[in-house]
Amino acid sequence: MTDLVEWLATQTDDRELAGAILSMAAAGVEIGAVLREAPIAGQTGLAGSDNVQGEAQKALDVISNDIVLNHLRKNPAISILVSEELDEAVDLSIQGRFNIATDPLDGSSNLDVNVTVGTIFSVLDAAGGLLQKGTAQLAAGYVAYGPATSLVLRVMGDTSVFTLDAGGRWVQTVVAAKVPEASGEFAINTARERFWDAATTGYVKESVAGETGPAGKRYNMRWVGSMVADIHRILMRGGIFLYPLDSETVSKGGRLRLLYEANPMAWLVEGAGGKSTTGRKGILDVEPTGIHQRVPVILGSAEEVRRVEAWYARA
Ligand SMILES: O=P(O)(O)OC[C@H]1O[C@](O)(COP(=O)(O)O)[C@@H](O)[C@@H]1O
Ligand SMILES: [Mg+2]
Ligand SMILES: [Mg+2]
Repeated sequence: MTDLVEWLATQTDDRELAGAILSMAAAGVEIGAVLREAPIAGQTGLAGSDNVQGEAQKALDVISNDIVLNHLRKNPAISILVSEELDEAVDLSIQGRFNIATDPLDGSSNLDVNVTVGTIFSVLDAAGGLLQKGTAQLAAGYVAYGPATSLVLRVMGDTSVFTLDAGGRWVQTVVAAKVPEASGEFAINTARERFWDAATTGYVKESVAGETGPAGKRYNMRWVGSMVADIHRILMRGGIFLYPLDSETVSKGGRLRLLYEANPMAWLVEGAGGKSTTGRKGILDVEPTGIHQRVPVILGSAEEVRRVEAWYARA
């Protein structure tokens, strides 16, 4: 079976780019090991919590960020790190050729209940600076810490899935992921309905109307509350994920972050034949203005994303 190192050699001749990805994969292995034993260590995942000895604990978000930082510090090819957990970008190596943007622990509100969380990352050419459109990404990926630990990766071509084996080796388990064109599942936080815009309300109403409604088919709703888990399900069996702009998030530009949540996920989903949009334009075409910029996120099965786009075109 193909492993990660062998696969990377088929995707790029640039050994330093492959090395940057391997550094993030190694950080994922270490974060996974910490998460696996976190309840034994008394790590509840809550910032400022105490362990069984009554000692103050660092939040797992901070620990995960430190692990990423340690791995990237060891790699001279990394110039700058942008992280959800760090207000400012961190300079790592002056000669570094790549910038990395990461959400070191996504879905951390799920930690206390042992539900899948993840690490998301995007790799950019350092020469282009920090604020580059998603189309400029050199590679992107995420690690999903679930029943199995999965690494989902795309350099320029297809999106592939690797599974961590008992010996710590990433084994390729999906060669070219394909998000089904059509689907009967949508993922949105419906508790926010009162804040939604007309397009979101229209799309969801049409979907829940079922076989006799305008969509002409029955839908199911799924919402893990951990983007990595929701996107992984969509990547493997289709569906659509929506965190649209709503009246409560409009002043911030949305909920999810462009550089280390929306862009890498859009890159991976599009590499698997899916689509992504803010509702008004492709996520990968959004010009970033700040490292922690937020953006509306709609992505998944192409047919469903097109239905949402049609609602935005009308609204
Ligand atoms: O609290 P809500 O509205 O369900 O939002 C859930 C979303 O927020 C996030 O948890 C944000 O990510 P972080 O956990 O990294 O802050 C996403 O993973 C998830 O899709
Ligand atoms: Mg996140
Ligand atoms: Mg996070």
